[in-house]
Amino acid sequence: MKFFEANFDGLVGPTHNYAGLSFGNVASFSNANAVSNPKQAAKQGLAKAKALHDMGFVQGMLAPQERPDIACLRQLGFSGSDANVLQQAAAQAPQILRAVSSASSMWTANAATVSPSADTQDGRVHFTPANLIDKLHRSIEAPVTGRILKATFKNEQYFSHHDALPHHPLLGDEGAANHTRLCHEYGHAGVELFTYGQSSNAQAPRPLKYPARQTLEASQAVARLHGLDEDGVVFIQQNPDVIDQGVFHNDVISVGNRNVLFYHEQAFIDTQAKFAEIQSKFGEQPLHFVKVPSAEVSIDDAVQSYLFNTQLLSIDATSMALIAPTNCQENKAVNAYLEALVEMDNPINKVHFFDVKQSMQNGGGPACLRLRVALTQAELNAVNPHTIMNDALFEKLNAWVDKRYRDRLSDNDLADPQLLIESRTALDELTQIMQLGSVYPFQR
Ligand SMILES: N=C(N)NCCC[C@H](NC(=O)CCC(=O)O)C(=O)O
Repeated sequence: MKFFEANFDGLVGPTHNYAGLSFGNVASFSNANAVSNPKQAAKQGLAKAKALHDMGFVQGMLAPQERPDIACLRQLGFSGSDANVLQQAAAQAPQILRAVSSASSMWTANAATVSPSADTQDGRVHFTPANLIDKLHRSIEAPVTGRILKATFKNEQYFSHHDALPHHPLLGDEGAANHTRLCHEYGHAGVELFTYGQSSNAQAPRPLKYPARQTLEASQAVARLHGLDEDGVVFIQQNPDVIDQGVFHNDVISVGNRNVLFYHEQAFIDTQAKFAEIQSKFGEQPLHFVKVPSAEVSIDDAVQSYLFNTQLLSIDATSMALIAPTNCQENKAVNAYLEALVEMDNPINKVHFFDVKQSMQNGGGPACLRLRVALTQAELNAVNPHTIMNDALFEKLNAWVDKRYRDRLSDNDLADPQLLIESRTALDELTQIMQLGSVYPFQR
């Protein structure tokens, strides 16, 4: 049986903008009110996805959400025509209008947690959409994310879809951004590593300045829902000090693939004991813990460059490549570290750089833009084929972006009823291109 890891990238939506919505995410705050370029953002994302397809990886795309979310504004008491709803929201609650206009669903590492069939009790691939309750603009994603995932992985024999966890601070869940899977082969049972920022244990340390978005209780619930074996799961706490320095998700400070965990030495607490647990659950075969020391890359450099928000991809059985943002090349310490890394004695021996700056300015690097789904050949055959990247889909999506997206968006544009019409027109076409059915509220 053939198996591999597929990456499903989030297509950047037509309202991509910089609204400073994510307290604790340094880039989001520092670029608040900058003028965005949705067309360029979508094309940067598509170029990365196409390049990975061209390198021989299985690459899929996940559709964006309907924004501005008029249904949400109506739920909050704004009424009348859609244009009136937008106008009232802009006048009375501009911060809410910004939240319901965010294209944040592009960061599909936060769409869901995924457990491959080799790890689950019923032998199906399990998906739990993240509730993303820490931020208003993200907390409204889950229902449509669930529909898009069901339209993409549409086969009950192979795929099991759960609801997002209840919306309560004890159950804050940010999806795959805090989840890494280590394994010998993608198709063999692995160790799923769940990283959390806080728990209900009042004695445990927690960040003082910025929110810890993921809780232990949420991670445990997802592991239960997915039917994971205790021997295949490790829960590890993020170092609260690094959360307070801008590491709002664990994928800003570590990334794992197969038998490699690439991490910053300050990423976790209780590191030695937890790594021993990982090693014992992983088994005899070699596991590479590739530690980046603070002396070589500071937390600040890691957060600025997104060194760890890289995709670590297997080229063959023994070598891996890092897919990194160009920001890593521009950071002196990080660039020097990467030059040394590929010469070290570990499987990482190549780095490819991509310009995803439109997304980076909101704190989303290459790894944020993708949801990993390890699949067998039979499972891949059951995925909606119109979501899988190939030359034809790339051409279609690029042409669609060229035709439908603006190349400039600022705060004042969010209340423009024309933007809503343009977005809906674009998404209606997209559901036909990707054959998703009526996933959006305006289509139902
Ligand atoms: N690390 C991962 N996996 N994802 C990155 C998500 C970035 C996103 N930024 C934003 O939502 C900013 C939106 C704005 O400010 O306009 C967030 O903070 O949730």
